[in-house]
Formats: sequence, structure tokens, C-alpha cells
Amino acid sequence: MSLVAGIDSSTQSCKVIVVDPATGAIVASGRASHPEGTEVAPAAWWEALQEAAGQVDLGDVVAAAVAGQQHGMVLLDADGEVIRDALLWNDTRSAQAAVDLIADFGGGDAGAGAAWWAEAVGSVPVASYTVTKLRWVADHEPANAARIAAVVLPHDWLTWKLLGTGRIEDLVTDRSDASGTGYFDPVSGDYRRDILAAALRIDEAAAGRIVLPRVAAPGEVVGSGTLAGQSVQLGAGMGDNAGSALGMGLTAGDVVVSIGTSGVVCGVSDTPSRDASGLVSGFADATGRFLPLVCTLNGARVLDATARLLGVDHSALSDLALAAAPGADGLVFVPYMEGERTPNLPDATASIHGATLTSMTRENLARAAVEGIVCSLVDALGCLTDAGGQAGRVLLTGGAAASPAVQAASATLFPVPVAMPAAGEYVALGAARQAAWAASGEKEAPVWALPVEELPVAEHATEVVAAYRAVRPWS
Ligand SMILES: Nc1ncnc2c1ncn2[C@@H]1O[C@H](COP(=O)(O)OP(=O)(O)O)[C@@H](O)[C@H]1O
Ligand SMILES: O=C(CO)[C@@H](O)[C@H](O)COP(=O)(O)O
Repeated sequence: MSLVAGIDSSTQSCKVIVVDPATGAIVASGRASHPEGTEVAPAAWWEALQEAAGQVDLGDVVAAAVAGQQHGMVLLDADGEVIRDALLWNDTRSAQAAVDLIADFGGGDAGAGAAWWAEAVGSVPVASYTVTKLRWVADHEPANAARIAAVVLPHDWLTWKLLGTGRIEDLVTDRSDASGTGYFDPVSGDYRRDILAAALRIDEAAAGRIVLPRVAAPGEVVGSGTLAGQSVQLGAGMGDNAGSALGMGLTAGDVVVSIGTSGVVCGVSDTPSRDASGLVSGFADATGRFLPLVCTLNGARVLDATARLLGVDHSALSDLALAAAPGADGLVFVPYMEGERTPNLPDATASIHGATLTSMTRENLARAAVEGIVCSLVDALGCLTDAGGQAGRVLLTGGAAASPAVQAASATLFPVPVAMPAAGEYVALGAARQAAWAASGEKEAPVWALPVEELPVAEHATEVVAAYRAVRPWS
């Protein structure tokens, strides 16, 4: 039987799954960790991919695709060598570059600049986007900037490594990941060389000579490559959030809430999003549609830190949280531990409110951390719907979705029903689905069932969200 492989090269790890293309059933999986930090040598992703792929039998695999963490800036010189470590989506050093780029295109006026960006590329820059990282390199590392021959994203670079030609002219990407760069218009499907030029402070002729990966069509075979010794056909790959949307076969009205390193709320749409407030990113999906998305910097790692502090594992942290009453006896945790992206508060820190001699218990702290993350994503869902997004149901996914306490808090805090897709790696599954699509040569992706469990509809704990909103540092 012919099989396909899906790869999820995300912030903390690389996962490889082997899938039956007829049903979408996962027959094998492997995983390897990525290094800590917001600045990473791309070679570490390649090593992790080899390690994870080495854990599974690829003998019958005929096609593969890579989904990757979005926005990371990978700079290549004319020989295809990496110029400096990649700056990841959660590296906030380019926050001022974002402010400057907005002002530059608004004649010095931030509001006009934001409107210009939303119209030009669907999103208003924040530190996460590749374009701001390029400006940062131009301003702080001119010698590196002068060597740039190609700019790619993590998934583009891995796909190119799998293709194995070593020629930067063979770099390829897809519309979903290109739409997170800040210099690609997801509506026209064209790169904006004028924006690239402005970001790097070079003229447009020079920007025109920089190789940007060719934007392949959804379902296209971009070439043949080698995955851990196995010859495979390669799909174009995608950004990881477009991957989970494709893996779940997302339809209008269903909203993915992912609690991985990032917190993400997104849905598919036939129409582009152009939110000049900057809260909603107007990305593309991996099928030819759009993927309006709200992303926070503080997802599962807030629970990692809380569990570490309390000296417990995730299972015990969940037990502690469930032992406390909803609202944690007034303890409120605003989880902006890594600064925040939505809202754009790159220098923010986390804060704990309502601590008294009685409320400051281990149970309440665990509960407040869980509720803080979920409330930040309730805010994110509000951003999406305020901008016109539909939300009939939440599909909860990402590493922290395995926590019973997170599931319980989600069921009571989101204002719409919450469902749990059956345990699975949906980003990698989306990549596998694209690989199956490419290998089939069909016009549409194969249809795979999505088993879900609806979480019991509990009474909505609006007072918990209200208590959170009363103390978060914005309104
Ligand atoms: N049962 C759990 N409860 C809470 N957090 C968890 C649990 N299992 C894993 N995590 C956390 O989820 C994160 C990994 O999720 P994942 O979606 O794979 O992240 P990413 O895609 O960003 O690498 C880690 O921070 C991990 O500690
Ligand atoms: O920046 C974004 C989306 O805009 C993040 O969602 C990254 O794509 C990283 O994803 P995870 O590793 O947290 O899944």
C-alpha cells in the first residue's frame, strides 16, 4: 500500500507522521525536539527532521510535505548558505522595526500606515512578521544584510533541503506561508518588491534580484526529494496554522483554537481579511482560500512555567486546577510572560491579581494560569468575530489541549460550543493531506473524516472572563 508522510516543524519540535492516503489514518509517528530560544540555527530543524523521520518506517511512503512555524526569517547567501541564525516568530527584537515600517508607509502617521498595510498585504506588521526582522537586520547587522541573496521561511528551507539541489533558484513556498511574510499580497498572489526594498533599505532593482521562493499552487508536486533515504514526491508545504486547518478539513464557521507555543484562533474564509487595527492577520490558507488569524505569544509554555513553579507535571497541574473553583477564588493570571502580540504589547510581562492570604493556593494558581490562557484566547476569538469572522464552534487543538483542566475551562469560557478532534497531530496531518493531494493529481484534496467529541455544554462562566478583562492591561 502506498503511504504519505506529513511533517510538522513547529517551534518546540519536529513531528513526522505516516498516513494512509485513502482514510487519513495515522500508521506511525516520530518526534524530535528543537532547541530552546527565539533564534535558532536552521540546521537544528534539519537534524530534528532526520531524527523524527528515522523513528518511522518510510518504506511505502511515496509523497511528503512540510508544514512549519510561520514567519521565521531564514537568510541565504548566493551559495545557499545560511547567513545567521533564524529569528523566529516569537522573537520580539523587531518591535520597533514594525512601528517604523508602519509609519514609513503612512507618511509618519501610524493610523494611515496601518490602513495602507492592511490594504497592501492584509496584515499590519508586528514583530512576528518576517518583514520586520529584515528591517531589523538592515539596521543592526548591515554586513549580514549585504550578503542576502534569498529570504525564506522555515518550511521553505526544509522543503528545499529535501529537494536537495542546493540551488536557490529552486526555492519554493506556498500561499499560506508567503502571506505571513508581510511582503506578499494574498489576494493577487504577488510579492511586493517595493515593501521588500523598503524593509531592507535598498532600491527596488536590488530587491528584485533577491530570490524569493516561487509560490506553488495548492496540490502541486514541486519536485522529487529524499526523506531520510526514501525517494518521495514533495508538496509545496504550508504554514503550520494552514496545516491544522487543512488537517481538520476546516469549513466556514468552525474556528481552530490551538494552544501550542503560540495561542491561535483562526478560521477559513472565501474573502480576504484586511483588519487595519492589526489584531487579525489576513493570511491565506492552503487550499486557495483565506485564513484570518489571531495569534498570541503565550500558549502552552505558561502552563509549563506554572507546572515547574509548583513542582508538578502536566497531569498533576490539571488535577490541581480542577480542584479549585471556577474563578480561582478571585486569583487572576494575565499570562503575557513573553510580551504579547495580540494585543501588540511586546514589552508586557505577566501579572497575578487578587492574591490574598486565602486565595494564594497551589490549586488556585494552577486554575488561574489555565483560565488566563483561555481568557486570552476568548479575547482573540472576540477580535476575529469583531472583524467579521464567523464562529459557530471551537475545535480545540495543540499540545495543551490534552489538559483536562484546559478542556473544562474552554467549555465554560468560550461563548460557543467547544469540540475536541480525536487526539492527533493536525498540523502534520494537514501536510500529509497536501502530500496525498499532490500525489493523487486530483483537483481537490482527499476527504478524510474528522472524528470529534463535543465537550459538555456547561454554563458559561462569563464572570471569570469579566474578572480577567477588568485587570488585563488594555481595554
Ligand atoms: N497535557 C498537557 N497539558 C498542558 N500542556 C501540555 C500538555 N502536553 C503538552 N503540553 C505542552 O504543549 C506544548 C507543545 O505543544 P505543541 O502544539 O506541540 O507546540 P508547538 O507546535 O508550538 O511546538 C509544550 O509547551 C508542552 O509542554
Ligand atoms: O506566528 C504564528 C502564527 O502567526 C505562530 O502560530 C507560529 O506559526 C508558531 O506556531 P506554533 O509552533 O506555536 O504551533
